[in-house]
Amino acid sequence: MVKQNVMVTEEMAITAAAAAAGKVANSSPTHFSFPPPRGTVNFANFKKILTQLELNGSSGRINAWVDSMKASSPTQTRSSSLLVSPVGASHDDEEYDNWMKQHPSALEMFDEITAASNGKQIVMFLDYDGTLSPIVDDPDRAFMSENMRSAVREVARRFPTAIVSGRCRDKVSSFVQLAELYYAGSHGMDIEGPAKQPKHIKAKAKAVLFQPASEFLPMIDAVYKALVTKTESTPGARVENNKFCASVHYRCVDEKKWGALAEQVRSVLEDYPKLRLTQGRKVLEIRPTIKWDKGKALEFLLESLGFADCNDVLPIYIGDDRTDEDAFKVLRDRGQGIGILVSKFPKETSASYSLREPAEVMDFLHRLVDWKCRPSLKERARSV
Ligand SMILES: O=P(O)(O)OC[C@H]1O[C@H](O[C@H]2O[C@H](CO)[C@@H](O)[C@H](O)[C@H]2O)[C@H](O)[C@@H](O)[C@@H]1O
Repeated sequence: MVKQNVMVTEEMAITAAAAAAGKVANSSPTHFSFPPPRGTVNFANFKKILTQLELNGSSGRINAWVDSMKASSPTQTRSSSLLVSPVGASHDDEEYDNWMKQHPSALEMFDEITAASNGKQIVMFLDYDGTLSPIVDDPDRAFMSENMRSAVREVARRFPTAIVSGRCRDKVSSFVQLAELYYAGSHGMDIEGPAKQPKHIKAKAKAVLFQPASEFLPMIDAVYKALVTKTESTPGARVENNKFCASVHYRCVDEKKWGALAEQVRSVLEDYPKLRLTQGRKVLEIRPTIKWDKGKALEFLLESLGFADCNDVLPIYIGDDRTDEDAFKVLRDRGQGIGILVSKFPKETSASYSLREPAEVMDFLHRLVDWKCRPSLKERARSV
């Protein structure tokens, strides 16, 4: 486990905001765990602490939101403090080294990972933004490179492969453009099997189209419209309709305006008690309160592929943000599979390994393909 004291936790952020607002520290505390259960910031709890903070004026409420938004954008909050000191190793280098010991590079540990797959079918799960495509300001221009596409195509030729994304399924599949993949859009709430079934998919795999939140469609549409109208006055704010969920982006919003934006989102969500809020990379995600997330999608897909309660499968999940933690946690709880977090910065995570950026994800995919194509020792002995 990563030492709690080296992380900016949401609880610390909110406590700090409460302190900043003059809230008495030893009044009965509202407990926020981090990461929040299932990668979620419980909106009801949030509202509770915000109401407490409101007693001390709006600055406390604004600080709480803004600190939470910063805490969920660690690249933004930590990048400057992680700059290498010109006079030698800094405290942050040490922190990073410690974190890397606990979450070693999946490239360096490649042999260990492939050894774990001995006799097992690897199933690949890939997040999209920040994993297959680099993070950019404009969500509509988060294209993956042709080289990355070809790496994913080669992987999918050899292993069942799914893309699991917060984006709506149509959008992410139009970015990836590979018909042989499973796609789980809207954080797993919209799952469809491959249009073109690859040969290696087990005969007992089921045809898939699964949408557990379909009754929420009109509500998401309504909240999306309300959010667009409400946030119009915040320069740089952008609302994305992801079909079964909505995203409010603040990457291009001046940090001084984050509080105002948070207040706008909060006021809209007050009318939607059946929706909850989670956070990603400079994005507030609004989604149904149903117990469904990327972890459940992973389990569902394994079952659809005919691997329910099987020991002969090794799921590998690669992802970069908080919503991917639900999937890492499922793998950890099953004691089966490999979670790989894409991050250049120490983050609290249930993943076992790390990769620094999409370029390293591509290297990892290439190595997996090379390893799979390499003749086994037995085959080599036979050919001599
Ligand atoms: O689950 P993912 O595939 O990682 O999707 C999560 C969100 O990704 C997108 O937003 C993120 O990437 C954008 C483009 O690089 C960036 O501008 C934004 O700041 C990031 O949060 C996507 O636009 C969202 O809808 C997804 O929910």
